[in-house]
Amino acid sequence: MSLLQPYFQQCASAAFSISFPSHSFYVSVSKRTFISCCSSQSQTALVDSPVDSKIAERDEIRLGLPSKGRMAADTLDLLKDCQLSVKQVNPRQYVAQIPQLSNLEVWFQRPKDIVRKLLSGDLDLGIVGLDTVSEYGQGNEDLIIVHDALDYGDCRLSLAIPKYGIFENINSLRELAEMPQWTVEKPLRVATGFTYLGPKFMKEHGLKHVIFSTADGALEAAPAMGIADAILDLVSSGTTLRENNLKEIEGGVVLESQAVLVASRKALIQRKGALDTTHEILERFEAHLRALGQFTVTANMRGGSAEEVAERVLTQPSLAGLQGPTVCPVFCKRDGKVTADYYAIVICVPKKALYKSVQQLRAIGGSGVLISPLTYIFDEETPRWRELLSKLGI
Ligand SMILES: Nc1ncnc2c1ncn2[C@@H]1O[C@H](COP(=O)(O)OP(=O)(O)OP(=O)(O)O)[C@@H](O)[C@H]1O
Ligand SMILES: O=P(O)(O)OC[C@H]1O[C@H](OP(=O)(O)OP(=O)(O)O)[C@H](O)[C@@H]1O
Ligand SMILES: [Mg+2]
Repeated sequence: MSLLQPYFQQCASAAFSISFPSHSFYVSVSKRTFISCCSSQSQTALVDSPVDSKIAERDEIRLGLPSKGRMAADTLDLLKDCQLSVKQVNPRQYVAQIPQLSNLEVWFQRPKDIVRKLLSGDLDLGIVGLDTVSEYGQGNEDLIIVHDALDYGDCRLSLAIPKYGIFENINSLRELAEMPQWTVEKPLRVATGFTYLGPKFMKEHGLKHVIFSTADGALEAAPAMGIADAILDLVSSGTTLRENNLKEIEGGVVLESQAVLVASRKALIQRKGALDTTHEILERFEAHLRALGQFTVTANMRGGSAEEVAERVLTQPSLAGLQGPTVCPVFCKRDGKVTADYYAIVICVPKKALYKSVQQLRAIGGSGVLISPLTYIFDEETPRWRELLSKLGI
């Protein structure tokens, strides 16, 4: 099955249709079983470890999820969309289960503690923002980003200065660095919660006279209160900066961030079952995220043969599908004889190209166009899995 690159489409009845590039057929499987069929390719979990230190002995694999804050709900939603719903008896309970992954325990923790506990060996996997991994992981080689784009928690760590006063005409990091005001005695004062990434960035960009102060929230107030000259904080819509009379500057973005799946290298290499579980989670994430924004389009088309219909379809730029159109005969009985005058074509189309695709289908004689959202796209092997194995030296 993996060789044929199946496309999965969720039907209302929780059954799934599978169509291969050369043949289409329909099977009914429960939501529970269908993904495990796809990701049953077992991986060797234990290999010779390049890591000397031993990991704590325990049987279960631990996944850290944000216990609160803006990532918490979106993380649970992602898992649910991947048929990995977290069963938490009540919201104050910090340990939970994902019934689909029997050897896995979920631990709810603050994002920064997830990173700390990955490093201390108390967690094996975690989902947090890249900003948190970068700040609290401090480049530690034990941390491996397994999936770098979970498609939520988008923000950037960015330097911001007041729009007014001595900063009125300052619009870039270079101009900020060249301001004569900053000296050894009177350095640029930056308020931030990112006390690792902040100084590292300034040093890398040659800003010499800078001093950092830490703060935990509402940093945007610091310049107006006279506590700092600039701030280094997360920005998403930019509303908080705007409302506080602050502006970002060219060259001032330290990091672009979104939610990521991160793992402890040591755990992946040494803990029994950790690599298999990671593979399954990764496959489900990839399949779900690839399918987001894609639709399955089916239509009937009159034609002499499947090849002739395929040729017509492929003259249209928006109808190529993932690998090419699936074309299959629609049989009917006429004068006691079974014939195929029509062919059904099935293609995947990105949301943006949907209407154009419908127009192109009609232009080449397509009729009865059906459109349904795609739930999963499983590829033969995910590029991120290959990448992970190579990072692990496997
Ligand atoms: N404005 C934002 N828009 C989108 N994502 C954001 C935004 N601010 C933060 N994030 C992302 O959400 C993560 C969690 O932020 P949140 O504010 O919930 O926790 P925190 O401030 O790190 O936690 P704590 O309150 O314990 O210090 C951040 O690390 C970042 O990846
Ligand atoms: O660009 P915007 O969309 O306005 O978002 C930016 C704000 O979001 C974050 O704060 P958050 O709301 O998480 O509050 P916190 O400071 O308590 O963490 C960040 O620290 C900014 O203050
Ligand atoms: Mg915050």
